[in-house]
Amino acid sequence: MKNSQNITWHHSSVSKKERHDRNGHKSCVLWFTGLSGSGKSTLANAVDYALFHEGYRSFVLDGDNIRHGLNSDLSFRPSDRKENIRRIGEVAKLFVDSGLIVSSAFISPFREDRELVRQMFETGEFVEIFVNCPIEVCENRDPKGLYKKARKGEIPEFTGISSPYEKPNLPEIVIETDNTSIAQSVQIIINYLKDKKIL
Ligand SMILES: Nc1ncnc2c1ncn2[C@@H]1O[C@H](COP(=O)(O)OS(=O)(=O)O)[C@@H](OP(=O)(O)O)[C@H]1O
Ligand SMILES: Nc1ncnc2c1ncn2[C@@H]1O[C@H](COP(=O)(O)OP(=O)(O)O)[C@@H](O)[C@H]1O
Repeated sequence: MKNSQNITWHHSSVSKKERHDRNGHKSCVLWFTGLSGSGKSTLANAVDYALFHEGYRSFVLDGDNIRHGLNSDLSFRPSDRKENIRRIGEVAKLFVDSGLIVSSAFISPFREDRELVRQMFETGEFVEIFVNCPIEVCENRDPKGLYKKARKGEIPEFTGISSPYEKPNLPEIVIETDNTSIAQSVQIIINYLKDKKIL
């Protein structure tokens, strides 16, 4: 029996639209996906910084941080990565329902798992951003020394080396971080949000 069988959904007395009106902008999740070292955290934080300082309500959910707390029970085997992304999707949805612009930075290597998260949201709320960077460049950056360890066989199932990364088929935004500056990337994303009338 599923746990949800005896549980009743409580509707919020304040609507999302009322929260948007109070904030002066809509909410959404900016779902950054890409290899380790591609620039997800850097861009998620840079966009959050820009939004915050322009007076918008925003927040960052970051892979390493969530895996220290909420998802500290999960490994990097495919079934655990799936559960990792499912839980983060649910958390992101709560933040979006609360009226925030959420920047999430998780490898989220499997297309199917990202699509399941997309389906949790209303049309237009899930903005998939493919942080596209050749693995050679990521490996050269190696900001945490993980590729070096993975090449030595010290990290099993490392994305891009011994575990797959499935590129998005139709992401809303693609950023090539090997030839786009951080400032340019932030501008591309802010322009998208303005174009879609989220801001
Ligand atoms: N095996 C393996 N493969 C990939 N990454 C690994 C692994 N082990 C540890 N790390 C570190 O964990 C970060 C990725 O966590 P995520 O929650 O984003 O991964 S996933 O979406 O569940 O695939 C990832 O962070 P980023 O480098 O910021 O992507 C790594 O620092
Ligand atoms: N154009 C760029 N966009 C994003 N990151 C860049 C760029 N150029 C260099 N970098 C560097 O690449 C690294 C990316 O690391 P990080 O943001 O932690 O990636 P991820 O979260 O995808 O693992 C950082 O050290 C960042 O300064």
